[in-house]
Amino acid sequence: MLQTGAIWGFAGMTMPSLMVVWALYKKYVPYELQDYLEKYVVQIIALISYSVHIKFPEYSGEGLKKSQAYDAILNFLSSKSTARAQRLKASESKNSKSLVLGLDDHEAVEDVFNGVRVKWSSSVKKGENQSGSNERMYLTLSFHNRHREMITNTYLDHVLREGKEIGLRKRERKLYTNNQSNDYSSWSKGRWSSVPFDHPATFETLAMVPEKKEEIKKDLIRFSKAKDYYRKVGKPWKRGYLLFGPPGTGKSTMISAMANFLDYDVYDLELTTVKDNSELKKLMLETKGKSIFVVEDIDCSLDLTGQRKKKEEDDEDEEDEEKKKEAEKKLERERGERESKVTLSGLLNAIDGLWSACSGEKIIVFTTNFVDNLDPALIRRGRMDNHIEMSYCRFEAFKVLAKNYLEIESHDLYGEIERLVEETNMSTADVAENLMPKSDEEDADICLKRLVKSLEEEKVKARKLAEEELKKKAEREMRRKKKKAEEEEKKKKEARKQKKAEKEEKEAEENGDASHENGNNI
Ligand SMILES: Nc1ncnc2c1ncn2[C@@H]1O[C@H](COP(=O)(O)OP(=O)(O)OP(=O)(O)O)[C@@H](O)[C@H]1O
Ligand SMILES: [Mg+2]
Repeated sequence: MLQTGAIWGFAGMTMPSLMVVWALYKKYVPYELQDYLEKYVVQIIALISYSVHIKFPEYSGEGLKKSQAYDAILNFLSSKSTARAQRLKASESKNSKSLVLGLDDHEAVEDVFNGVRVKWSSSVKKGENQSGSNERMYLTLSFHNRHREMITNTYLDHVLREGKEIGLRKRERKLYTNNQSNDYSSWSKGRWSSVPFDHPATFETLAMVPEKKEEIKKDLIRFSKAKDYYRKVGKPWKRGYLLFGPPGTGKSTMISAMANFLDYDVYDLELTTVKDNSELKKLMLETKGKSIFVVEDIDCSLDLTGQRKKKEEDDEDEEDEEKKKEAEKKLERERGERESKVTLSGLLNAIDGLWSACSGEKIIVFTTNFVDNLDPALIRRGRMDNHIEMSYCRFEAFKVLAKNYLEIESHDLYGEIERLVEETNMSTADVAENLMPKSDEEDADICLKRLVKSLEEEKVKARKLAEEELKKKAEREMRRKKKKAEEEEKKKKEARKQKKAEKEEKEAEENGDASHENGNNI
């Protein structure tokens, strides 16, 4: 060990002179001869030092595709290079937010794994082909022959795994949306388009009951760390969430918070633009791991409500029936315009396909305003494992909003607000809007007073609405009773009529018989 250290120390001292020789060699010795010489020099060095070298080119394969292993190794080495290498190369990351430092060309860095010392060095090879000169980058791993088995079996796995994880953490996260089915038939675009995902929502800013929030966070953490557990119980590493609740209660915000919490990409599927079931399946299968697959307002995207509607209709009176039919016709027209032929069974199949065919962890989220309208098959556990209700803003949620928007944790108006939010159904979005200062002059006091006023107005409105609803219900009930009484009266009338007719018929028959007998007697 001491000997190796001494050799490398010596190499460090003579590095500048070696570099000059290297530069001269690269400049004046022809490429073909360089290749030839390097091959033999490497072989001679290997013979003397018993060292083994593994080369990882930047581009490999027939079409010279960028090697994923090369990228993973670069990621793995980047922190070690920053800490230990003398010459670094800086490049801009894709999102231009920071510089990425890596090994410079012809630079080396050491790594120690399980007590074994290895060396990584980077090299660049200049070459010429018909399309001009080009540069090819390589990374070379060198280690002593006696560690060959451990390095090739364990160390390389470790490097690639770690490198991939670093790459995922560093990557710019994306929000994918599906292209119109007709668009990608031209092959110019893929099935998905993406933009950088940069939503600021987090669980800290999400307004909901803290215990519920903690529960969801724990569930997500348990899921993201449960690779081995899922494998052990024979389940694909996926989890489904159903978020339901009235508009503006934070369902979409929750999805962004989840993505930020887990560091996942988001695939936002617009189901109405998907041509048919087979397109849907292909779209789902083209998603990558570490992502959240979202279908918003699932009840509006598909006709999942047929059976239930029928049942409800039976209970309604004629007037409501007409309204419903009109609404259905409208929905039908809209669906026709969208030309989507995705069916419920298609969606179920696609989800099950996604569950079984895609590698990597994945979360699927459906949101809806009307959970009762969804088909039970769609939301059964196993498909949608966790059902989360996002309710109207209550006091606990209000406190989170007040802290976020006004940076306060208590106020004289809190008591009144607590009473009002518990009595009123105001969406979190509306409460947040009231709390947001509209100018620099507006302080917490003004914003809270505005909220109190809105809540009171909302309460009056809700009371009026409830009264109207009661009145309507009573009127409906009256109409129903009247109709029933009329129908019964009609039935009775008809029965009486029928009876009378039967009586008359009988009498006529009897009269007829009597006159016949009289005739015979004559
Ligand atoms: N629970 C919440 N916590 C923090 N902000 C919220 C919450 N709910 C709503 N908001 C605010 O209201 C806005 C609208 O909320 P969001 O889009 O998440 O509602 P939604 O439940 O998805 O509504 P819809 O059913 O109409 O899609 C958000 O941009 C956010 O500012
Ligand atoms: Mg939403």
